[in-house]
Amino acid sequence: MSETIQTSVYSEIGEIEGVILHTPGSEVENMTPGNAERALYSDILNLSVAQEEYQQLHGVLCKITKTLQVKDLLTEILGIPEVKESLVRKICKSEEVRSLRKRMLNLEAAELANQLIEGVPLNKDSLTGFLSDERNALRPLHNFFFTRDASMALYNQVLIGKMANKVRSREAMVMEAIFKHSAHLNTKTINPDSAKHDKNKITIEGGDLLVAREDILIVGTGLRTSTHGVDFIIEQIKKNNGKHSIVVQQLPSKPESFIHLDMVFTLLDRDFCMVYDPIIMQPNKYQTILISIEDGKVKNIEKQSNLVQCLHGLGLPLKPLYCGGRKDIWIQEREQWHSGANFFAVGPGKVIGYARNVYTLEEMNNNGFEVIPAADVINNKINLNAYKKYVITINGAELARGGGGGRCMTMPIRRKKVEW
Ligand SMILES: NC(=O)NCCC[C@H](N)C(=O)O
Repeated sequence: MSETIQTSVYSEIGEIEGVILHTPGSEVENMTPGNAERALYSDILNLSVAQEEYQQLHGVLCKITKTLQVKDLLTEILGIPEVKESLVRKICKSEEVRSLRKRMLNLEAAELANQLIEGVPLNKDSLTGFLSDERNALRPLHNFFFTRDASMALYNQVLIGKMANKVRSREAMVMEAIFKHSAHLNTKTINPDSAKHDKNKITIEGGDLLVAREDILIVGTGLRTSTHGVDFIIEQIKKNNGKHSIVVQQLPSKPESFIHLDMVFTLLDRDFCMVYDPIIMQPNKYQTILISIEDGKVKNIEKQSNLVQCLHGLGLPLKPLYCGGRKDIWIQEREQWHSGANFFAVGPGKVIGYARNVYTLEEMNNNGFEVIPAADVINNKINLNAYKKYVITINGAELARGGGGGRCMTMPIRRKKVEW
């Protein structure tokens, strides 16, 4: 990690130049079947398998772009005494464990970074502690390997997430401190806590925010991003000159595989997107709404027939490819459940997704995407430059159980501008 990276994300698909990752550690195993749900998991994970799979994602990204690890960045900023002091104070206040402050401040930066992510052990030196079923005074951040959600690059700034569930709030605090203080990153941050109105009703998570083009944002609203969260984003966009469109897609609240927009819709290329048909294309009760903003004012808000048609109307015609293929709704449901619609673009027409979703991959292959196993990239068996369109596949037997895929596990901070 040497030079400073300036945030610049004006699309979902521009050639990637920097991404923040977090390799899963013990925090993904520190739960039981009985309490996995409060950790926002639908199953328990095996760490060694998850790590092997994750190494495929990491290995591929290291070949393609600059990667930064949350734990390294956090350890470095915790080496700055004022940052350590203020982050620990903020976390202890928010998680109502003020008595832990001293103990945490006494830890070295690397150990403190570990404990902030993997959990602070609960001392069993009081009767309450002894009798408690908990093992941690500060819970592990089970979901931090989904770096997409707790902060999001929005053009040349970073919007800090306002997490819908307390169990993920510390992730946003850590990311804010990193973006504010890391010597490797250069960006302004926007924190929804600065909102003038309805602060407590705002929730925003990165899985719901897609920067489609310089002038088009697509935002999902549902369990994780509230309508007040979208209103906060509108206020930010109003600060810019010119014409901007925010396309809002309502999402179902059940099952949990619909938590974010990127679980049912991702951008693959200048002219291709991945859709989960029942939510995105079929007539249903989940509305698509176009908000038109011009020179700082909301000019119009209107209902649209669906997301793909709305984008077409904005001069972004996209051919939809179907998660799970076109024929069988059961297969579509199965592959969507395992993050089959959740792709991370490393460039236009160049994406990463799970190998397990074979019907989705077949659909992509039928539309010109070469299917390339991650191992072939990592072992230099193939030259990626030889392909115009590809999907690199990583194993996701365990990772997918955490509830997300390639896009969820990546937080891009810099992309080249796209020539449309
Ligand atoms: N963008 C995403 O869809 N991220 C996946 C987050 C999964 C995680 N278990 C959660 O429920 O927050």
